[in-house]
Amino acid sequence: MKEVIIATKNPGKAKEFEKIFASRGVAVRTLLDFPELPEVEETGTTFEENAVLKAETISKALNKMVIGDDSGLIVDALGGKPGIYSARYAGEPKNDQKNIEKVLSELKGVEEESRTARFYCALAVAIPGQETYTVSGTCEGRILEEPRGSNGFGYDPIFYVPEKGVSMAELSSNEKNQISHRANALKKLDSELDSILERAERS
Ligand SMILES: O=c1[nH]c(=O)c2ncn([C@@H]3O[C@H](COP(=O)(O)OP(=O)(O)OP(=O)(O)O)[C@@H](O)[C@H]3O)c2[nH]1
Ligand SMILES: [Mg+2]
Repeated sequence: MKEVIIATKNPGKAKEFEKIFASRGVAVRTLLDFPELPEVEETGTTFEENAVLKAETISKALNKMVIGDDSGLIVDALGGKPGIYSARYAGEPKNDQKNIEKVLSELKGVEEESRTARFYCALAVAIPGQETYTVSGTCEGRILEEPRGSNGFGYDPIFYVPEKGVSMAELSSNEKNQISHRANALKKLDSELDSILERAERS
């Protein structure tokens, strides 16, 4: 079976990549399978820079093709925050529940039409000896007043998806994987996926 390595330690992302790639007959391994690998410092100032740091650091360590994912929530009324700081918005160690509470408290009193937000996902593909390239995807929505639903991870319970009429955490994983920022970014790799996988096998 063909295989891709995703430079993530986030179990929520890992599950989504596993499902999406499984439908293409591709197995996924993540950093959860390689505990000995170095920590990647997310020192970039954009999602793209951080995705490249993750992909290239792990690609160099393994001498294999690696995909990095840097993603997060952009809330318009908060000037784009939490943005690249989404994972640890309420401080270390990362805690989804506290992050949600922080966003909700910062949006207290903000009316529905001003609660617009989007998820953003940058993916970087690093192949040994080749130039790394990136793609990105978004998913538009609105921040709810209270959490709804228990699927997904991160901010999904407070992210309302207007086209579906429910929160991201009320969607099944299959439904989320058709409309999410991550899925939309991956769709841009689709036309190249076969050639990427062939190069990965050779690398
Ligand atoms: O509700 C959500 N649904 C999503 O689909 C989603 N995608 C990203 N996020 C948020 O953004 C952070 C990423 O930060 P991030 O890219 O640095 O990843 P991470 O630190 O969790 O793991 P790693 O991939 O770096 O190992 C995550 O922790 C989440 O808070 C999401 N929230
Ligand atoms: Mg991270």
